[in-house]
Amino acid sequence: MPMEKLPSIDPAGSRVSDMELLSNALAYAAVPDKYVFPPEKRPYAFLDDASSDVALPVIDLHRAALSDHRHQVAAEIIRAGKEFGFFQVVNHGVEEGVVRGFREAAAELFALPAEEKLPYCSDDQSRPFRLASSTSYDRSQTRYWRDYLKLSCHPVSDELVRHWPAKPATFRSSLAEYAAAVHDLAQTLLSLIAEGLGLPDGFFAGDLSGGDTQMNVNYYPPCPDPSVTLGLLPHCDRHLLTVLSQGDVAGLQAKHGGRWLLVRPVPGAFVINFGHQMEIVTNGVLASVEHRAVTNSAAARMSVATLVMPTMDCRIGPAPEMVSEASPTRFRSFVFSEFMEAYSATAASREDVLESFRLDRSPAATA
Ligand SMILES: O=C(O)CCC(=O)C(=O)O
Ligand SMILES: [Fe+2]
Repeated sequence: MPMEKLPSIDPAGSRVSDMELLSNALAYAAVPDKYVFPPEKRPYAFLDDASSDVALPVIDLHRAALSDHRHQVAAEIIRAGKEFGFFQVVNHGVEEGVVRGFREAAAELFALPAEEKLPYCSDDQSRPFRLASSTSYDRSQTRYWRDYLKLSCHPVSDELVRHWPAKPATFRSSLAEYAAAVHDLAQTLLSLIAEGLGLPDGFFAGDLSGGDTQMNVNYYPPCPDPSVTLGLLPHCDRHLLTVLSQGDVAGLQAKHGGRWLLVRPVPGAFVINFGHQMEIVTNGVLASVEHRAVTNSAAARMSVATLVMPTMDCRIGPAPEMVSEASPTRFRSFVFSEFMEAYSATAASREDVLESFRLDRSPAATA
């Protein structure tokens, strides 16, 4: 996939606005103090650990369309899910042009002059489309080296589209097209996951995945000192499933065996990981794994995370099929909106948020 044009730092776009967006700024010669993490929080090991023999599985979904191979692909997904909580998919059916179209439109949006972005700048989390910087989850003083769009993208309605920017001109249409294609891919993956776990067909298809699909479009400009900054805090996703396009620039790291494993970009692939709801519904079999984004000094990076959500009133708890004498129920049941509140209150920390939903509090269960 050709490299999209990410915003260059434009002095004309550096007008002061209420919100400090990194994408508005002049080039930084040094990292401003408020982005410098204390030593214990720095990404001490930004490893593109070429020598590491651990690599995330890359699963070819094309074979899933052939009935003889479907079960094998489902089994590969479950194996990767159990071992890493993360995997990549290729031949996934989302056309390259659809991905490129939306990525280019989003990159153009970040590159707009500050005053054109200003109407969208907001920290009000109830807005269906907004632009912000750093994160709302970490209340510490240090800022993350990241601007982001946070938006609802599916199901698409005229009312929803009215909240999306009319500029760049391709933004609305390319987003609608991308969101629909990624929604279909997510449903395919959920159906393979149900099959691989021996759950009824269509298990995830109703309220569990029927909420408003949300999207984070994360923009990380080049950073003069990646060793003291972070693009995004270590976190687990709060919903069911994430489908991420990370483009060609590395930066996503997933926790594996107590270390941070770099998720190396594979051309055209989507990175898939599980949110907390998948962990709870599967009674801990498919865990939500902690991940973060690191920065780099050479190139801007943009990632597009599509977050498949339950409906707010969906009742969630371990599926009866996932519970047995050997695997007793590990989580209590709750309504999804309750989880959303707990997640915001605990600043996305994996253990803190799960704590109030766990029945089994033995340390082994938190491994
Ligand atoms: O930038 C990335 O690769 C990670 C994004 C992410 O984890 C998120 O948006 O939840
Ligand atoms: Fe995430």
